[in-house]
Amino acid sequence: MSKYKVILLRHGEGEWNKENRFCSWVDQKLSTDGVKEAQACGRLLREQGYTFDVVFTSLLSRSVHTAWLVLEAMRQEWVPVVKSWRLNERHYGALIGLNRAEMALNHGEQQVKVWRRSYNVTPPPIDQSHPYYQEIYNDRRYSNCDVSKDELPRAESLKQVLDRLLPYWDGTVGPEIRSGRSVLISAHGNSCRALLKHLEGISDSDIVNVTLPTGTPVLLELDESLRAVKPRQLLGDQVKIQAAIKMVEDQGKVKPAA
Ligand SMILES: O=C(OP(=O)(O)O)[C@H](O)COP(=O)(O)O
Repeated sequence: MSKYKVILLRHGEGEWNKENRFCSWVDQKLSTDGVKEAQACGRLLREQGYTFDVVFTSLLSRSVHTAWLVLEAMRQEWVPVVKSWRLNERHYGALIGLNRAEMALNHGEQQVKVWRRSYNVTPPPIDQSHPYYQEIYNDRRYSNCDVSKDELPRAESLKQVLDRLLPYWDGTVGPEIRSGRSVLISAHGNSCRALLKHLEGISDSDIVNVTLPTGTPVLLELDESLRAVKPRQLLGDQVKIQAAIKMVEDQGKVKPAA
């Protein structure tokens, strides 16, 4: 029986979503369209009568800004926003900054799909020679995490994302839900996929087929054990949502010549 409702949200489009680059732990801002998506998401949630008591975000600006814009559009700016690196996007390791279509050309579309969507495959790790290494690991936002900087990931499979996310879900987010507070989670494509895998009991092979569009709220109905009791609902215009999912999937294909 459905006892709790939770809204899960992949942030609005970021600048590197637009450029088709693996963004991951690089702190890119929302694009102009991403701002509009977040605002539209807030308006939709308001129209449908949602209210929130607490919002959880990652430490990355695109998920924080999305939360702010959603709350502003809902006229609920006062709602507390709690941030953790454990909701950050999957760490794409050495792939960070690379263009997916170029990678499909160089390594094949199937390999790019394995890197993007498989459960157990970890991309090659980032090292100090990587152009974004210093920017990520010298960032002050990672100075006060619940693990030391040395323990932060250098690359992650989806399974490793779930492994670092679960303690936060079990210890922080879950108790808020159980206490009756209504929760919005503003996070990322793959941190949301990892959470969906856990809550919906999706198999290691089926999670490959789950893709989330940007700026689209996902309604989850959970039982008292915080397990999904019905299929997730992506809220909004279903034709546009399917087109947006296809667009994300197609990012991993070789770009046809102009
Ligand atoms: O930063 C990313 O995700 P985000 O836009 O949800 O934060 C990743 O680059 C998403 O890439 P993917 O869709 O190839 O897994």
